Amino acid sequence: MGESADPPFETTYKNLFSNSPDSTLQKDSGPELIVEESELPLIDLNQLNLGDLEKQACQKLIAQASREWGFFQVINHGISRDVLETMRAEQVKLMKKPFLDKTNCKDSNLSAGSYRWGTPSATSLEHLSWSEAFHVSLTDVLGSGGHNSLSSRMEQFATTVLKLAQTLADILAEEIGDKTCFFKETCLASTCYLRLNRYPPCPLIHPYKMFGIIPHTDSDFLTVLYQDNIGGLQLVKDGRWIAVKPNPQALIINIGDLFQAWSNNVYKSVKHRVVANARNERFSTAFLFCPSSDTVIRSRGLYKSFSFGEYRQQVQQDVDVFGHKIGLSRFLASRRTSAAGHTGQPEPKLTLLRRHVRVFIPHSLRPGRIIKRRSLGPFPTDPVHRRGGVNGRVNPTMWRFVVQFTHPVFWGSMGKNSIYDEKVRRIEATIDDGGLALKSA
Ligand SMILES: O=C(O)CCC(=O)C(=O)O
Ligand SMILES: [Fe+2]
Repeated sequence: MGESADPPFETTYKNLFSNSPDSTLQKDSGPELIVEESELPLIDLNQLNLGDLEKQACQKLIAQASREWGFFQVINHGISRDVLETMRAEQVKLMKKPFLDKTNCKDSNLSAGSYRWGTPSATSLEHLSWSEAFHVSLTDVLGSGGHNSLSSRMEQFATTVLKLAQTLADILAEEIGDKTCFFKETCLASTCYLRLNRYPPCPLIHPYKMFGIIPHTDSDFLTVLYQDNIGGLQLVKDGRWIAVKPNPQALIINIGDLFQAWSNNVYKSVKHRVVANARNERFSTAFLFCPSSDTVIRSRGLYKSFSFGEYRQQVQQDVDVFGHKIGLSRFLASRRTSAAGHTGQPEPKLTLLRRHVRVFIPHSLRPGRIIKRRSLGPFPTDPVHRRGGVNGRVNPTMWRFVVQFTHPVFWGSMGKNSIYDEKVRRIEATIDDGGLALKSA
């Protein structure tokens, strides 16, 4: 085993396997759910170098994808094939080293603790990530001067991708009316991270269907992802899991929690995951666009101001205490959010009324469970005592529902569709004096 590259998943987590009947992974969140394969929005960044009209159109597409998907792909992104491929070759070389060398960070000049694998806090198979990663602070590799080809490739990759990330962040800020130097001043090469991911083949895929990375959102402003062509990345769109079809020309961009807070929920940090592959190993390289720890993220009302350091500390504490990240909802200014008035734009003159909101349970991801999409009415609604159209065998402790704002004036702060995915027994929604309150009981 000492010479094997793969982490000892099966021996380390053997209790989880022996305690997990097949049914353990049959919950709503399991990777066996039916997913649709779909093309993410694909944006040609070459448009930014053409005339004003093309540039503006391209900026609008970037903002639209970030509002509606939280994810998009870019081509003609300015990162050369050579930079991408040499980075990947070094990553593969590093990951092929014996497991014990990786745990000791031997030969790689990386800080102790940068190598991670599995999920130490997992209490069941659905919490286990069948993957390994080097999570690298760029301070470890900057100025390495080429004495180690891994460090110099990471430095070259990161400094090039940083410019792309800054360009995208500036565009996203401008599109919500905030032309700013904030990102250039706070997100520097020295404050960003690289995650070198490897997903070993998972021979246990049947009967256990495993995650390569469990569902999560990223705790950064945005992530630039370079993946190989194996596939497995999935994200939530309108309450459904969508499988991303790899495009070898494209880099994937996704909005992280900090941008969602900074934009007051205009841009969405959406849940994503990777499903394990029984036969093929998979590699991906993620560039995490982060500010320094003391940078304060100010939202325009929906969230309290918090520093990036505080955010990370809270995430870590929640993982330690609850076994999973809770994320941005920890920092809501209040549980009661006003749909009108936090857009950073002039206060809309429209009061939120019952007819501006539609609550529904989206199409089931599990055939035979929730079978119909229909409005639950009248509002306020309580899905436990829901009306007809929904199959009674729906898991009573997991509700995934959508609050849809039918008038665009509310979309700025809440988005057209706000998706709630809660482990609750009862959901109450009330509207009064222009605000929407969702209460989980
Ligand atoms: O490997 C992928 O496709 C996604 C990786 C990811 O989500 C992450 O590193 O945060
Ligand atoms: Fe991620």
